[in-house]
Amino acid sequence: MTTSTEKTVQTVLNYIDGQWVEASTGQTAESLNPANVDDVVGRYQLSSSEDLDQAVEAAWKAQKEWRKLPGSARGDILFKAADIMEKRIDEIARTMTREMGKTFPEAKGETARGVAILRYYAGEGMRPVGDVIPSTDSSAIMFTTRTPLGVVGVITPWNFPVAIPMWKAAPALIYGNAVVMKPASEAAVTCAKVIDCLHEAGIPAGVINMVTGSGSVVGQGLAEHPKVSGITFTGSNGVGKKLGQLALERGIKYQLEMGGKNPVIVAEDADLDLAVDATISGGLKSTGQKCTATSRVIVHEDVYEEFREKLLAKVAEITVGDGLNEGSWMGPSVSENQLNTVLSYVQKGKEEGAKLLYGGNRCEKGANAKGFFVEPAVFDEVTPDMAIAREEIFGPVLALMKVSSFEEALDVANDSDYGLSASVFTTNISKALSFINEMDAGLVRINAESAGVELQAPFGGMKQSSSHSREQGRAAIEFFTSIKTVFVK
Ligand SMILES: NC(=O)C1=CN([C@@H]2O[C@H](COP(=O)(O)OP(=O)(O)OC[C@H]3O[C@@H](n4cnc5c(N)ncnc54)[C@H](OP(=O)(O)O)[C@@H]3O)[C@@H](O)[C@H]2O)C=CC1
Ligand SMILES: O=C(O)CCC(=O)C(=O)O
Repeated sequence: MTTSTEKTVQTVLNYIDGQWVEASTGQTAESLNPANVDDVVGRYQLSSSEDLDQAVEAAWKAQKEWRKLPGSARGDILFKAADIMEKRIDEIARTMTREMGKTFPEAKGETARGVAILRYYAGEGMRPVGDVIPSTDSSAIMFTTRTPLGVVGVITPWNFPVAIPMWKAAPALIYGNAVVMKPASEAAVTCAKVIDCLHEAGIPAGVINMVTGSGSVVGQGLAEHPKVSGITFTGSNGVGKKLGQLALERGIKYQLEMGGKNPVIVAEDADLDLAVDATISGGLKSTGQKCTATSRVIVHEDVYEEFREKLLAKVAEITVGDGLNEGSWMGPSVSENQLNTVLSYVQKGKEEGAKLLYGGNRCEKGANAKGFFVEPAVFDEVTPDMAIAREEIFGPVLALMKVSSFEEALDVANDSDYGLSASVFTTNISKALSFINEMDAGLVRINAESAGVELQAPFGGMKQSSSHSREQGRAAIEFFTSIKTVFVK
């Protein structure tokens, strides 16, 4: 998967038609360690539309035979890839930590999730498909079956460089599609290792391809390519909507998972210690760089002060540092751009009149000075109209908001353009039920943090968070296949 190395820097190649190949441009870019910019994790290909075209052509040809294989045979390859990924778990997780910054235990957990996703979808190859539907003609049989889309373009972000590529590619493959993957530039080296597991597992040439490079060339090119029949994307709202429009114009299927501004409600009867731990874990793990991260903390006035003090005491214990160091609880922002976004929201929060209770500064001492580290930030006196209460920050920033009733808490929680995930802390069953019924979010969690997606359950958002389709679990079949109704007489 690499060419010869200069020092220890890997050069990751494109994976096209079963071969690791250089881009036609001859150009590469560096992927830097956000914990230490002197550490070059690798180089990836800056591909052109010519490279993309080769990948799509290879996928298009390979899909014709791939779709004819029994599901169990496709599943065997995914099972093998899962075993290989499991053996390489430390290597892949280490690369992930070096490349995008999340701590090594989190990276290892995510790689294990990638293994489990592969196994789950491998099993799909043996599960029933379709329904038998009674016909009005008693001498006929009527049933539904499923047909793959063809070539699917998979465009992935940097924040889950193993899990997201796998939860998109594995169902695409098991249901008989071929894939062309465009990973985020900031996680291209990690993604290449994942593709290499499928290569080692003997996936037929052309069935999966990976082309790295700029989003506007390779990503947009995928959506525009006449031989691509579906686009699945996770990332920012701006890019997602553009891709959706392109796909709509071409009349192809698309699936967009985008941002979140996820609330946690802490009711007056909540277990406050549990709520504090879950707010910290949900909001600050992975440096807040999850679409499901908690960012709005809506607390009942009766417990507001107690909750705030407990939260501040625990946030103050957080150690920020290189995710490969054992003592680090929170790693850096993924890039200088992302760090600057976080710092600009901290500034905006102060300007808009919120009170910064803790953190929010760039870490500039010791080894952290070499990376894109920021202290976790906690704001008090946040009101629903402020930018830090409305816009996705994608960083370790918690906005505390005080309410005087559960109804008000629900109104504030729903006062958002987004609707991805939400959680509530309460010991009252009626409040929990109201929350389940009235919260406009695709994922609602009771007495649990807002992040934390299970691979066997549908995942996706409401409002501006998604294109209203669902990924993962058996729900994935809805996007990656079309229903065919069959009538036989
Ligand atoms: N919902 C989520 O899970 C995520 C949300 N975000 C949000 O997005 C913000 C920006 O992050 P960023 O990484 O820039 O997100 P982007 O949406 O720009 O990137 C996501 C993927 O889309 C690709 N891409 C970029 N531009 C285009 C385009 N014009 N057409 C097709 N594909 C394209 C990227 O490639 P390349 O990397 O080469 O640019 C990457 O593979 C974050 O601050 C956060 O708010 C980000 C990541 C995940
Ligand atoms: O919370 C999770 O595990 C998944 C989050 C996610 O899908 C994302 O951040 O893009």
